[in-house]
Amino acid sequence: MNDLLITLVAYRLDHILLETTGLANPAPLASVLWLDDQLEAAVSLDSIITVVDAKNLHYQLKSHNDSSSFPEAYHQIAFADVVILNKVDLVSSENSDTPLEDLEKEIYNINSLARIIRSVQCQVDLSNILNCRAYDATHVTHLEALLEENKKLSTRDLHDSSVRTLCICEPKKVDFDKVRIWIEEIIWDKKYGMDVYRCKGVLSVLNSDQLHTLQVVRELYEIVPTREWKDGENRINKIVFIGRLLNEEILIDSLRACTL
Ligand SMILES: Nc1nc2c(ncn2[C@@H]2O[C@H](COP(=O)(O)OP(=O)(O)OP(=O)(O)O)[C@@H](O)[C@H]2O)c(=O)[nH]1
Repeated sequence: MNDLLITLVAYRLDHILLETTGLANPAPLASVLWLDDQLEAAVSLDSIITVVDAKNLHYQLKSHNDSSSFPEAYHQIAFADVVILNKVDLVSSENSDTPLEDLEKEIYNINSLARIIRSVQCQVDLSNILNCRAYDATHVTHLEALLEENKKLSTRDLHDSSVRTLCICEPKKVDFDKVRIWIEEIIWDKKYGMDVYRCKGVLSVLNSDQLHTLQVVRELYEIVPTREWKDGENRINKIVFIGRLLNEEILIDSLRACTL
């Protein structure tokens, strides 16, 4: 894969679209490409796009909920930065049990950081799916906007075993080293038994005037200072988690312990 990318880079391409097979879990690919990106490779991971079949999504998720196997569809939505909800012409409010709004809610419950674009025959404006800079820590405006949207988010009613999004806030400044240990205990040691797929957040760090961003992809993470906090800006820690077995109370309490 790396050899292929190096060859492609020689052609000075603007974008490379990698299509995984229908059943692929994007996590390993995302981790490898993001790690390369952090090591300043010639290619950088822009975003993960998942195409969802509007006609079948509900049944696909539901059938697996009823069985013991865990569907790749959850992983593919959980890791997506953009979800193209395709074949919307086959789903209309009149003749379907699952109108498009309900499908979008199902997607947002799994991953409320994803942007959903409705389409027919996957006809989408390329400017909406290229140059998203979803993994770029310096693209802080985008991240803050995403986090703003997630402030109101609550998926407490969802069953803990399903993949979901959860947002926690902490107004007190956190200690940088304690937060690093905290995140490592969650994603490396599985201290609280949670299965975190992705995580994005902004941090207000003790003894620093810089807004820090936190990003996690499976076992990889980075915390970087991005810009100065503005005068009058609400300096707060806001972290969005996507994963399974997420426990809101434990996350809030353990993050609070990083403020002491
Ligand atoms: N009505 C309708 N049909 C579509 C649309 N997009 C694709 N199709 C048709 O659906 C059929 C199957 O196409 P896809 O679902 O894209 O199949 P695929 O890409 O081979 O599926 P994967 O194996 O998941 O990659 C083809 O006949 C397409 O023309 C759409 O938006 N609306």
